[in-house]
Amino acid sequence: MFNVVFVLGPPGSGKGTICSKIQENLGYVHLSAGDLLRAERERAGSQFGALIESHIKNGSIVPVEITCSLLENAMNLHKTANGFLVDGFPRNADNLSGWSKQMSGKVHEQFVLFLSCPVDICINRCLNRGEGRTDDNVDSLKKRVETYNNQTFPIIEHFGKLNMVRKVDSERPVEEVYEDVVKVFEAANQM
Ligand SMILES: Nc1ncnc2c1ncn2[C@@H]1O[C@H](COP(=O)(O)OP(=O)(O)O)[C@@H](O)[C@H]1O
Ligand SMILES: Nc1ccn([C@@H]2O[C@H](COP(=O)(O)OP(=O)(O)O)[C@@H](O)[C@H]2O)c(=O)n1
Ligand SMILES: [Mg+2]
Repeated sequence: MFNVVFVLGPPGSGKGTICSKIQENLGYVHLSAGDLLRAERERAGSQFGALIESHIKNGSIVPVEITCSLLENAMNLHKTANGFLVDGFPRNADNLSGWSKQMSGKVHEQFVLFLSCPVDICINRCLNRGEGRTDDNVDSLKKRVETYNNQTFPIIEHFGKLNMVRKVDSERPVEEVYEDVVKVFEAANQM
């Protein structure tokens, strides 16, 4: 049974940044749904490249069958990991139901790390991210924020009702955010 921590928050809230620090220090393997989708988009012979790019540009969510299979394949490459940081997933109801269907019995969901940060700050971070992403522009960001508000935040609320959400204010400097995140992991792994 794989331990899984879902990492959610608006685009630019620092999910990738924090996950790479947890991976470095706590033995969890970082799996970014967005990174996996971008790699699949670039993979020679993929049937999904054009579909993925159109969702990414529009800030909409790729059908779960694609994303969940990429996540499961990646987990199976790291069978000895302490756990997995599933970054940027589940982002909507389709993601959540597809995951439950495909993964129940194979994973233990520990908690949801919710990185909370005001949207205007998040947008500025994305515009200055400097990774040359096709969706780090004002038009795509507007749509991504809408998707976050309308589809992803309700998923966080759903987990909130199950007492699974650990919220950390990620408006602060990375080191301060990370310090609180480590406390969350320590508390969870003592249980
Ligand atoms: N706490 C922070 N304070 C300032 N900048 C940050 C912070 N966390 C991340 N960033 C920067 O903001 C941008 C988006 O961060 P990233 O980790 O890619 O977020 P996400 O994966 O949630 O979109 C990156 O350029 C990153 O260096
Ligand atoms: N579960 C997911 C995660 C990302 N994606 C797509 O990939 C894009 C980029 O996701 P990301 O997680 O890399 O973006 P950030 O929140 O890290 O900025 C999203 O806007 C979606 O179009 C998806 O369709 N389904
Ligand atoms: Mg990211």
